[in-house]
Amino acid sequence: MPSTSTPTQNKRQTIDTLIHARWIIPVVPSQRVYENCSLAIDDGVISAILPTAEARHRFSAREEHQLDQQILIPGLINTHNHAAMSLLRGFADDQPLMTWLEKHIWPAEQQWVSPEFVGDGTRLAMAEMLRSGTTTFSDQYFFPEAAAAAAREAGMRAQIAFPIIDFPNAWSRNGDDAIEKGLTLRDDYRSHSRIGLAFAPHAPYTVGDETLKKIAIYADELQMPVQMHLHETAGEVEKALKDTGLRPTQRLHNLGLLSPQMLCVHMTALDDSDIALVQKTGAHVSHCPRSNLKLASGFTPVAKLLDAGINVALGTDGAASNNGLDMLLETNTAALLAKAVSGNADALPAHQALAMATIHGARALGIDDVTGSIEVGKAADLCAIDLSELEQQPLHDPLSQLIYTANGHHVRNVWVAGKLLLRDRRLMTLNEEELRQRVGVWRDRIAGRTT
Ligand SMILES: CSC[C@H]1O[C@@H](n2cnc3c(O)ncnc32)[C@H](O)[C@@H]1O
Ligand SMILES: [Zn+2]
Repeated sequence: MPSTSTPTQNKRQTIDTLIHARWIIPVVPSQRVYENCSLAIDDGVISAILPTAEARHRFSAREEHQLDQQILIPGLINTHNHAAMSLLRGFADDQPLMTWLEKHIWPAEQQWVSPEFVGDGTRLAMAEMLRSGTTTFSDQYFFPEAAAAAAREAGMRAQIAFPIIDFPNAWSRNGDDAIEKGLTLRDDYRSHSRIGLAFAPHAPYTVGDETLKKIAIYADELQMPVQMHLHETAGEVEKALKDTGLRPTQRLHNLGLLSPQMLCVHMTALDDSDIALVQKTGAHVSHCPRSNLKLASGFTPVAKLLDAGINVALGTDGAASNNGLDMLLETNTAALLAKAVSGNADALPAHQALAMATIHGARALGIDDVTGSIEVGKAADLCAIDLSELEQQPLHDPLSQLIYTANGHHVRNVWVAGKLLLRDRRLMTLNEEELRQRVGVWRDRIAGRTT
């Protein structure tokens, strides 16, 4: 592979970090597997990608990592999560979406959700995400200021999608109140390099037309991303048709919400008119296969959407419906499910599944100029996965191993903006013992043993 760095004289250039990896998949501009290559990182940014022998000759680094049996890929991007709901993992299983929400989750949230709950729950989620290779997540939850502070401290990259619902809840009195609070939070993070804000109208059945129109106007004016649960189940579409005479996707389009800033989360029960609208407007789709499977919500026609030229990214949804946040597992599930749903074994091959988990995610969140691929000039958001375990042998094809065999437990090292946040599976910015203790307190409170 050609060197992509600038030429230097005989003297070695001193940089922050050098990573030497057995395999690298940059994703963009190439999906190829590079062998025995290195990354030079300075100031949190990738400054060169070159053969290891050349890297050793040209650079000296303050920190050097030798990843002999590991594959280096762009950090994984989780485009839809309710991070703090990790504290409700296993709280209510084996229910369909609306029963799960109305009978179990919403009553529990009314009782327990607070800034403290969101801080602890988000830290638990980030510990799991980092330990399974995620560097960026989009979060939609109450008290977004607590999630933003937790992400800032832990060093992760995050899109904080502040929740907008037209009825009183733990965080806001109504839609207008939520918009006002969310925009104030946006001001607080205006110059932050890793934290961005987005509007998150919750769903077509919890937000009315007037609020949605306001969001469309603000999003356009401020060039802010929007994300919304949409077409999660066939029941949602049927009820919308009965109540409004419109399919939810058409209703959002009429209100001016479908655009390249819009991320439609779920998108099951689609007909050709829905797909045509998403394609025409340049909106993105966040596919959350494991949550959809567990809640029996329906199937996203991923192969059809990709064939139509729509950007499809991946998300886990919250750990209360998934019940984990492992993006490698999510990618594997997406690849298998796309084959089953389309009836084609060649649907969503490994390289396309990896693109969905990385660069498609960055595009969906509007940050593909910063992250989502290993390219000179992009942030050093990286994930290194061990391919040496016995269950991964023989190693005919590292990409195949990554998508069809590995899972989050094989992730060993993770960097965000050049900072090592997971070192040999140890968390560098989150205190695991303290976290276990806090999570135990919440389990006892929720189980009714303490208050
Ligand atoms: C307004 S904060 C987020 C809100 O969404 C709820 N939620 C979690 N998972 C789902 C889902 O799959 N569909 C719809 N709503 C969901 C969560 O419990 C919060 O109340
Ligand atoms: Zn969700």
